[in-house]
Amino acid sequence: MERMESMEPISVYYTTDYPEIQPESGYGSTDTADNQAKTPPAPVYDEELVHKTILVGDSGVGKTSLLVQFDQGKFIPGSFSATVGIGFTNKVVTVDDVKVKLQIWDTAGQERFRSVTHAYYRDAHALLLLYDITSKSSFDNITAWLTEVHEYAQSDVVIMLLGNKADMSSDRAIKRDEGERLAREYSVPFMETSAKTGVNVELAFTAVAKELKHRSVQHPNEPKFQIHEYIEAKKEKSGCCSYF
Ligand SMILES: Nc1nc2c(ncn2[C@@H]2O[C@H](COP(=O)(O)OP(=O)(O)OP(=O)(O)O)[C@@H](O)[C@H]2O)c(=O)[nH]1
Repeated sequence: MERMESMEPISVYYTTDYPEIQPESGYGSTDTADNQAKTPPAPVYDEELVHKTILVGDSGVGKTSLLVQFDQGKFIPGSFSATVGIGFTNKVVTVDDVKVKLQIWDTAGQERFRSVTHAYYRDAHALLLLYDITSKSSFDNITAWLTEVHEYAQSDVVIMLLGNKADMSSDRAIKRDEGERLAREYSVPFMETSAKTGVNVELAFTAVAKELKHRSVQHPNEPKFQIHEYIEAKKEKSGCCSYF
């Protein structure tokens, strides 16, 4: 993991401090003083680690909106011009009583910026790959995005597939089970999100933070964190309609 000082944000709306979010209840340790006395101490997590997380996907799928919803808890319809190049936002997510620093990079989906964004894949610890549930082409392009990711990113990068704009169920072009199937094919976790309503937005980042934290302190004898199961247990099923 690297420290963040070496990189400069290009876009001006990004924050540079680390506002802290408290995840939904249920993440905290349930250890009592008694339990702690009986079990060996867990490996210590280094809270100074910075985990680079990159948002990728076609132009217009909602990468900037998702990040703004996570960072500021709001959605401003049609307010963002297409991202130019790349920029980052820092967030601290508290999981299992430790503070996990995410440095979240928002990339431009447009083809002409592709060579810029490729350069950032190599240092990524996690990649959130987005499509828009109302856009078949953005879904069809996921395979191409995954090919690029496998070409340029580290082999152990954490990948998550997100079907965004889940609030727009009446314009849905991709059924949820198509997203699930694709995710299974590539063995990556999946959920539908809405940058507009906030559905599953915090969960997506919290699950990534939890996975990265667990990997950092993984004891060889300990069971691995099961990100798929965690997401299945926590995610909200969006929308209502039979087209799912
Ligand atoms: N209804 C709805 N609209 C969304 C959602 N997310 C984004 N949008 C809209 O979709 C459009 C594109 O969103 P952006 O966040 O700019 O998309 P982007 O992926 O960052 O685009 P690039 O910067 O070009 O790569 C904007 O008009 C957003 O308001 C969502 O979850 N629901």
